[in-house]
Amino acid sequence: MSAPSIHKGLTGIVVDTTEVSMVNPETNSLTYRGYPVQDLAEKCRFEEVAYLLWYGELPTPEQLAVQSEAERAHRALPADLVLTLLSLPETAHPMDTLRTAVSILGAHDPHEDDNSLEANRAKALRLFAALPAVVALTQRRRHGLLPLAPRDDLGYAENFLYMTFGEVPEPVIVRAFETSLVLYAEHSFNASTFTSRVVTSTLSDLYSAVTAAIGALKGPLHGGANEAVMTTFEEIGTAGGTEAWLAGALAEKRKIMGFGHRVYKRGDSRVPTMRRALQEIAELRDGHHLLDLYEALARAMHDAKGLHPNLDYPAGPAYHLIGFDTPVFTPIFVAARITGWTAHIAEQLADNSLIRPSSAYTGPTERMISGSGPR
Ligand SMILES: CC(=O)SCCNC(=O)CCNC(=O)[C@H](O)C(C)(C)COP(=O)(O)OP(=O)(O)OC[C@H]1O[C@@H](n2cnc3c(N)ncnc32)[C@H](O)[C@@H]1OP(=O)(O)O
Ligand SMILES: O=C([O-])CC(=O)C(=O)O
Repeated sequence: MSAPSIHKGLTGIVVDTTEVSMVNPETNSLTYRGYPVQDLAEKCRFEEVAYLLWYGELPTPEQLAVQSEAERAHRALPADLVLTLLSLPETAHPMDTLRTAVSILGAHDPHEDDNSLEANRAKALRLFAALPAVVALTQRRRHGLLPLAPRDDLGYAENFLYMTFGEVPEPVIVRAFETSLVLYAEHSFNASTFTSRVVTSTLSDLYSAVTAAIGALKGPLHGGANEAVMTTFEEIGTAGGTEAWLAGALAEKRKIMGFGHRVYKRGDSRVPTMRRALQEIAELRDGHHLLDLYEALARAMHDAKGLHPNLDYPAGPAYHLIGFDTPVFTPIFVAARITGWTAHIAEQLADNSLIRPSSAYTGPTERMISGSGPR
């Protein structure tokens, strides 16, 4: 019998089709349902992009109004959920708090196991509406502040920032934050989305799939990298220390977070747009030292390894300058990616096949237990 070929990490393996988004590393392009992500970031509110991912078309003003009304109605967290989240240890990572919140929301949903498209769209909208309140709660708790009630006179991004900081920041900041949400919303069969599809393929429920996806996103090789980028900048200190720091880190064979990508080998299609958003935030928030560090490390990485930044690289410092604590960065990614995950969950259910790959066994050959009778 010839040895099977092993596809470690499933690199390059096409496991299914998708209509949700297309990542093209040849042209460095990313489209959601056919629309270039840069155009969506420039021209659309995040709520419109969510609708596009779920329904396949941009909403009419009437469709957007109906969705916005429902989203605003579901922004507040149930009081018992707030109490449970506040009872978690203060040392809990905000991603753990978020994962727990989704799990509890599922346990409270009497329609949890209804996998119809209609029921799952309703659940997706409720999670989309509620996650900013969870992220805001975790940030405020870290500063000894109580959660704030949402405001239904504000758009999604404005309300997200209001609930976190107690005021709506300058329009430039709101727009830059919204840009990050649009860019983070969807990216084909990345590890967390694939995780959500694996869970869904067993005909489990949407909350279980999202909870598992949050676990996958937390890792530093995936969404957790946006937090790790800030840790790196803090370690380096100033742009002048970059080359010495990088030489040491590479000598220790460390992975430099925020660089490299499984699909893009010539640069991440989303980085130029997020880099511009970071620049706008930095100009308003006195962040030139971070921009200098950003450029110094990007240059040094290119020279040393030929690697380009991925989206987490500009997103990390952007969130820092907006005022979020580092452990809250990946939860923001979750709040954005809930749109893509739930679009993929619906697509998986529409044409399901249990995802169960094969493995090549390399353990001991078959053997006998020594002696006779029970051991
Ligand atoms: C939104 C997102 O999730 S984007 C990804 C966020 N993750 C990160 O930023 C973490 C840092 N990056 C990485 O670890 C990787 O680039 C990954 C996991 C993203 C992609 O990995 P893969 O496609 O498996 O590439 P792989 O790990 O095989 O790398 C190829 C080579 O480049 C090196 N390399 C890749 N990324 C990095 C990095 N960030 N720092 C240092 N070396 C790197 C690898 O060590 C490997 O070198 P080798 O051939 O000498 O062993
Ligand atoms: O596609 C990937 O592997 C990771 C990524 O950039 C994302 O999920 O946004």
